[in-house]
Amino acid sequence: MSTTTPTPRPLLLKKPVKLACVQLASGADKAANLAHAAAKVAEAAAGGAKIVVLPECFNSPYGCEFFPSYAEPLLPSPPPAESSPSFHALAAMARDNGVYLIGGSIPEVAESNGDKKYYNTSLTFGPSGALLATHRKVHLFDIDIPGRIRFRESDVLSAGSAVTTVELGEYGRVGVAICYDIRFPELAMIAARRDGCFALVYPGAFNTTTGPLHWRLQGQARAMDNQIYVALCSPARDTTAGYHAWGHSLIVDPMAQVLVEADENETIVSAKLDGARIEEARSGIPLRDQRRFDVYPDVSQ
Ligand SMILES: NC(=O)CCC(=O)C(=O)O
Repeated sequence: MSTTTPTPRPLLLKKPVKLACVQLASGADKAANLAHAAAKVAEAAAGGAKIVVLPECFNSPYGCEFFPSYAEPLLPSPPPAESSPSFHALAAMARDNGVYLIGGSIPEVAESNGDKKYYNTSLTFGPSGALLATHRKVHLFDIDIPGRIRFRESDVLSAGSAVTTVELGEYGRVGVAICYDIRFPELAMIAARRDGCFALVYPGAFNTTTGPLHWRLQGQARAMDNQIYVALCSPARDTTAGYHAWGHSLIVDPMAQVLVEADENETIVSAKLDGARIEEARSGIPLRDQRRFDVYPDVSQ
């Protein structure tokens, strides 16, 4: 009987790293939000995080009525400092703290031939302050649960049209998408299987109706389907605002266990991610070798 030792697979996450989600309390004053975010990113970095995540719409209140007045042009890249303070503040946060910064999201305005389009856009920066990736929210948050919540981002926003994955230098690749995007497992599968991501990162702002039902479940589901880490980063809840964010920022491991979860208040949650845990999950439950693309199509191709 011949005994062949299987060749070890390269780890998707090349070395362990601490990731932190900053569950930020923000309000109506954009400059104050940016300054506060900078202080919290510095706090997360001082705690050892090398990848830091901010929430969806961290520089403004969340609501269709706010998108146009808070929107900043992001093109050309880099945009002028006067018109795009959030871009430059994020670049400085990454550079000053030597971290990879998945900068939540901000309202973006893009003008072409006098026509203005608005997007919900996430910017990722590297430790030198260079922009690494831009993700425009692909699935706009349009829901209507009678008597509970009606929201129509598409009244104001245009949708992005790309799957976004980004190489974080010495660590490996992550997928970045925004909030409602998490409900579409195809996006996550493409990031995980086509691009070999070690984590899926979702700046998000679920609400107090769908949050308790689906927020954690969605995070665990995407981790379980793809056997990688998932991080969800929400704003803190502000009960004086029109939209009450669920909070509960969390990090899930490749076996779909919640490693850490916030309550609704401002806080930072963090966890050490380890590529060996991904390999362990995948060799124990070897979905990667068991898919039946003769029965159904491979959406990641
Ligand atoms: N900001 C969002 O996309 C909210 C998504 C949400 O609450 C949901 O239930 O999905």
